[in-house]
Amino acid sequence: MDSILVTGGNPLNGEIPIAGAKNACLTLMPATLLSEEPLTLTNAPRLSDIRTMTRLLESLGAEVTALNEGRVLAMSSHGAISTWADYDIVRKMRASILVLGPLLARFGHAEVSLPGGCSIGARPVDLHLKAMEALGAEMDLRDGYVYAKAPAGGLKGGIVDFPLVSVGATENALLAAVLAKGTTVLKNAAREPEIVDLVQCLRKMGAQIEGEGSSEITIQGVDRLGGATHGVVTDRIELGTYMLAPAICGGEVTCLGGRIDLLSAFCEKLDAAGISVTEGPRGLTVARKNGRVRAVDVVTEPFPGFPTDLQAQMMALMCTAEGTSVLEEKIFENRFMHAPELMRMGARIEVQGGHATVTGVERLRGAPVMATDLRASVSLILAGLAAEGETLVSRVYHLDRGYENVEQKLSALGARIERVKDA
Ligand SMILES: CC(=O)N[C@H]1[C@@H](OP(=O)(O)OP(=O)(O)OC[C@H]2O[C@@H](n3ccc(=O)[nH]c3=O)[C@H](O)[C@@H]2O)O[C@H](CO)[C@@H](O)[C@@H]1O
Ligand SMILES: C=C(OP(=O)(O)O)C(=O)O
Repeated sequence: MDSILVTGGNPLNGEIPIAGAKNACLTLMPATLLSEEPLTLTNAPRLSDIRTMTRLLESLGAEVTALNEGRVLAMSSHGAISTWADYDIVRKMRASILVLGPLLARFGHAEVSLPGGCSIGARPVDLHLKAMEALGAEMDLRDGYVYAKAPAGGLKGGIVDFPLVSVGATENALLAAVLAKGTTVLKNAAREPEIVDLVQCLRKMGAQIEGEGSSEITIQGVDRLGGATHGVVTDRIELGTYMLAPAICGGEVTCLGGRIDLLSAFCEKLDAAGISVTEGPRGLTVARKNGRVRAVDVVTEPFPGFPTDLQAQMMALMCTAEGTSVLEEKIFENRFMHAPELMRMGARIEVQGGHATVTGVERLRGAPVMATDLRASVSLILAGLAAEGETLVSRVYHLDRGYENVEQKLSALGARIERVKDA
């Protein structure tokens, strides 16, 4: 397993390109299963999660061709498609469960292994299953697999009232309801930009959907969907991560393609911490000219609230802030695994249940640390960039799921960072 070696202390300056969103691309790719005609995605990120979804779609019989060094994914599901999504692939990634909705909608049944993913909480899939039931499907859970069967004549539109906001369950419900007979209403739906992106793509394929970006989405099922070409929305989590780099290290960085509307709650917190964020035609420019940042409290919430996927990185910033901040994690019950690692670098953090209290110190010190999940990995890299001396972040395979060329991108800003290959 590779490690990343960071030597801290350099301010960061320059421009950094932001890729297409992992979490949007992972929900757009299964949409190819809904149609015989080709679906082409542009602005795709080059990540191991995308390769895992590619393998999963190929195992089902879809064709996925990566063009332009992986930036373009040309997909087609016109041949014989299998409805069996095998444990060996599905276990690698949470988003694999998103093949359930399209397979069930188009073929009337699906057999999908229960997924894996970052171990940041229990992460059940009950809401996904309930959504399929609301569309008339019979669901059975056996031997680690979900066996789903649509009624004779296919899925039927229905009301899906989510008891809590789930990004994945909203996506799966959308991917199923587009081919159901009649009208489906999703209540308490997720409002994330990735949902809006999925709806925009499905609409290009011929789906009839209204209300994306609000908590009620209405879908009028259609008999068939066609092909489309769609550009993946900017990765707001990669964007927020790299916005934090100059915030932590000092300097001025423009994140190309960044927009405030993707991250308004996060930008408000940066402003309160004393970091300047300005939006221009090419992206967002972030600057911390001098002095320590101020401590701010953060509560993670579904969009448009502060994203849970930026909580670990924000904690890294708060470690050297002036004052004490409380970070409350309301989405996942086990998402503070970066805290003990940051403490190895001299951070003062106390975790109690869903709250982490961080008292800022003047300076972190480099240390060997271990990455436990995707966003935890990158928070340790950010902390290492600000720390005195060397930080060796081990087990970075999580990082490669969500960040492409992290060493090259940060080096171009003046960071001292390199990958250490496992012997
Ligand atoms: C691939 C992808 O897009 N991943 C993102 C997606 O994950 P994911 O779609 O898995 O996250 P959800 O929005 O579904 O999870 C929100 C909460 O609902 C719970 N829940 C979810 C489904 C369910 O059937 N039952 C249930 O109880 C979860 O355990 C969690 O506590 O949204 C999360 C929340 O913004 C992000 O952190 C992930 O990066
Ligand atoms: C938690 C994440 O990913 P996943 O849902 O795929 O585990 C993430 O992107 O931060």
